[in-house]
Amino acid sequence: MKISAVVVAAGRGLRAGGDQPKQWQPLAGRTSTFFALRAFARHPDIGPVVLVLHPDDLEADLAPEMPAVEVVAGGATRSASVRAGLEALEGRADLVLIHDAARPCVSRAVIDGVIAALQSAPAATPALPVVDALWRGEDGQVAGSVTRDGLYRAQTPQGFHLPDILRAHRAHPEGAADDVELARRVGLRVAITPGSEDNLKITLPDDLARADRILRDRDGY
Ligand SMILES: Nc1ccn([C@@H]2O[C@H](COP(=O)(O)OP(=O)(O)OP(=O)(O)O)[C@@H](O)[C@H]2O)c(=O)n1
Ligand SMILES: C[C@](O)(CO)[C@H](O)COP(=O)(O)O
Repeated sequence: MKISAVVVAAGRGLRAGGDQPKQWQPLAGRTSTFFALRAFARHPDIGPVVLVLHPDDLEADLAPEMPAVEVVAGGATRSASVRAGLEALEGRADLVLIHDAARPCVSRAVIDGVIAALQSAPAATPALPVVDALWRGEDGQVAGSVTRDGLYRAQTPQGFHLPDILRAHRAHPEGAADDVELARRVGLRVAITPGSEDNLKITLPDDLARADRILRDRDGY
C-alpha cells in the first residue's frame, strides 16, 4: 500500500510566544518543521510528503535545507490546513499519516506502530495513558477528582486510509481538535498504538528547550 504524509505547519504558535511561530524558531540547529518533516521524508516506505504552510510563509525562504516535499497553503484552523494537504494527495496514496510540524521528536518506532496498525484497522493513533491523578480546579482550589481510568493523551501522526479521512473532512468542514475526532464522527474505529513521552508537541515556551535536549541526546541528530 502506498503511504503518504501530511505535515501541518500553518499555525501561528501563539501559546509558545517568541518572535516567530514555534515551528520556525531555532531548534537543535534547525527548526521543528525540519525534524518533523525529515522523519517522514527519510522513511523508506513513505512518499509523497506534503508540507502545509501558512499563506504568508509560501514565498519566504524559510528552509533552504528542508527535505524535498510538496508544499500547499493551509487555512485558518488546523483542520482546514489538514484538509488542504489531503486534497492535494487525492488519488495518489492509499494511506496517509497526518503529523504536527510542532512535534519534532517523533521516532521511527512511533511511525511504524501506526503503519502496522493500519494494515488491519481503518484508523490508528499514537497515545499515552494518563498516569497522573486528575483534578478539576475552581478559583485556584482543588474542587474534585476526575478518574484517569481509560484516559489517553493524543499524539500524532494519526493514520488513516486516505479516502476515509478525506470523506470525514468533507462531511465536517466545521473541523475538530484533531483528525481522530473527525474520523470518529463518520463512524471509523480508531486503534491506539504506542506513543512516546519524547513525542511532545511544542505548545508552551519551555517546550522548545525540552525538544532541543531530546534531539541533541540522539545519535546523529
Ligand atoms: N491554522 C492552523 C493551525 C495549526 N496548524 C498546525 O497544527 C499543529 C498543531 O497545532 P497547535 O499546536 O495548536 O499550533 P498553533 O495553532 O500554531 O498554536 P497556538 O494555538 O498556540 O497558536 C501545528 O504544527 C500547527 O502549525 C496548522 O497547520 N494550521
Ligand atoms: C492533534 C493534536 O496534536 C493531538 O494532540 C492536537 O490536538 C493539536 O492541537 P491543540 O490545539 O494543542 O489541541
